[in-house]
Amino acid sequence: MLSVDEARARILSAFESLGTEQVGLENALGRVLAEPVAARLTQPAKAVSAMDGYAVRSTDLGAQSVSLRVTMEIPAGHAPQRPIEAGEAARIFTGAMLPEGADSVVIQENAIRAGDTVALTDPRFRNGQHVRQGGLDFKSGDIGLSPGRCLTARDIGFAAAMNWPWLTVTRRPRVAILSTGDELVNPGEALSPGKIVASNGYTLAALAAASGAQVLNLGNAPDQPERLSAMIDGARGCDLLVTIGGASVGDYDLVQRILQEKGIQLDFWKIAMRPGKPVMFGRLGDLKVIGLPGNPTSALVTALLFVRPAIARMLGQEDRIATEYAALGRDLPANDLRQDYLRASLTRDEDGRLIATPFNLQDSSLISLLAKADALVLRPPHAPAAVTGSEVEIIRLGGGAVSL
Ligand SMILES: Nc1nc2c(c(=O)[nH]1)N[C@H]1C(S)=C(S)[C@@H](COP(=O)(O)OP(=O)(O)OC[C@H]3O[C@@H](n4cnc5c(N)ncnc54)[C@H](O)[C@@H]3O)O[C@H]1N2
Ligand code: MOO
Repeated sequence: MLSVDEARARILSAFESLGTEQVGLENALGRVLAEPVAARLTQPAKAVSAMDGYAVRSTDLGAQSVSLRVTMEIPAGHAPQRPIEAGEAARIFTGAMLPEGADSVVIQENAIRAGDTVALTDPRFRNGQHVRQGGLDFKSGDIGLSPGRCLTARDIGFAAAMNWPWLTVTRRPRVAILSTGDELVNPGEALSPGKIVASNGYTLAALAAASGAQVLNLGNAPDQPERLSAMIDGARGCDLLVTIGGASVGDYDLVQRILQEKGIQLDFWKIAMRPGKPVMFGRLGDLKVIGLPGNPTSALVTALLFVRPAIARMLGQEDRIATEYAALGRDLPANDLRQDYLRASLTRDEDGRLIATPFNLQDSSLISLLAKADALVLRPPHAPAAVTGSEVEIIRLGGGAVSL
C-alpha cells in the first residue's frame, strides 16, 4: 500500500496547467487568473479631494479664521479651469481634481460662504489634509493581481479599476463523474429492496465544481460490464474521469477490470489510509482516471486529498492541502499502519483555543456525520495514543461561501 503523500505526488505528477482563455469580468468570479494583471492607469490619476469643501493653499491658512475669494467650482469628473492664486479658494467636491496651487481641503462644515468669499476656520488644519495624492491607490504598471489567484468579487472590482474589461484565466478542467453499482437509485426515484439512494455523485460534482471544474455527471452505471464500459466511454474528451465505487475486491467490483480491458496504464490502486483504502489511479490515453471508493466518507475524503489537488494543478493553482492545528477534545488510541482522517467537530475553549473532537463513530458509510463534521483530524500511520489537549493536525471542511 502506498502512503498518502506518495499517492498524491504520483497523481499530481500526471497533471499540468491547462491552456488559457479570456473571460469578461462578469464571468470571472471563481476563475483562476493565468497572467499577472498590471494596472493600466494610475489611481487617482492626480491629487483629488477626499471631502466636499474648499481647496486652498496651506500658506493662506493659519490658526485664525481667514477669508478667501472663491474663484471656481470643481465638481467630480470635471478638470479645474485654472490654478488658484494666493488669497483664493476653489469650491470642490469629493473625488474632484485639486486645482494647481491648492494643496489642502477645508471641509464645508468649517466654512461660511457669503457670495464670492468664504470664511474658513479650521483649528486642526494640517498641510495636505483631505487630499488623496495621485497614485495613492496604485500606479500604472503595478502588478495588482498575480497568476494562480481564484478571482473573488473584490479582485474583479480591482481588475475593473485597473481598467481591464476582461481577464486571461486558465481553462476549467472537464471532470466526468461516474457512479457505479446495481444498488444505486437517484434521489426521488422509487426504491425497491436492496437499493440505496445514490448521493456520492452529487457530493463529488459539487466538490469538483467548487474546486473550479466543469462537471459532466455521467450518472450511475450498473454492475454489467457492457453498460459500465459504454458509460466510461462518455468521459471521452474530458481531462479527468472520477469513478465512484466498485474499486474494492468484491466479485461485482468491475471498474478496474473494465478499465484494464480498455488499456488503462494503472499506476496504483491501494493507499494506506482510512477511510479510502481502495483508490485507483491510471491513464487511459489522454484521460486521467481516479477511482474512488464507494463509501460516502471515503469518497469525499479521497476526493479532497487527490481530486481537488489535481483540479488545482490543472488550473495552475497551488495544490497544497491547507492544514492547521487544534487541541484534541478527547483521548485517541494508537493508530495502525493506515493514515486516519477522523470526522470531528470544532469548538473554542474559554481561552479561545481551537478544539477538535473526533466523533465516536467513524464508520465510512455515515453520511449524516460527514455532513455534520467541521474538520478532519489527521492521524499519521503508527501515531501513538494521544490524550485530550494534545496538538493534532486538522483539515477544515467548513467556512467560506463554498464550503466542503
Ligand atoms: N473483503 C474486503 N472488502 C472490502 C474492502 C477490503 O479491503 N476487503 N475494503 C472496504 C473498504 S475500506 C471500502 S471503502 C469499500 C469500498 O468499496 P468499493 O469502492 O468497491 O465501493 P462499493 O462496494 O461499490 O460501495 C461501498 C459502499 O458505498 C455505497 N455506495 C457506492 N456508491 C454510492 C453512491 N454513489 N452514493 C452513495 N453510496 C454509495 C455502496 O452501496 C456500499 O455500501 O469496500 C470495503 N470492502
Ligand atoms: O477505506 Mo474504507 O474507506 O475504510 O471504508
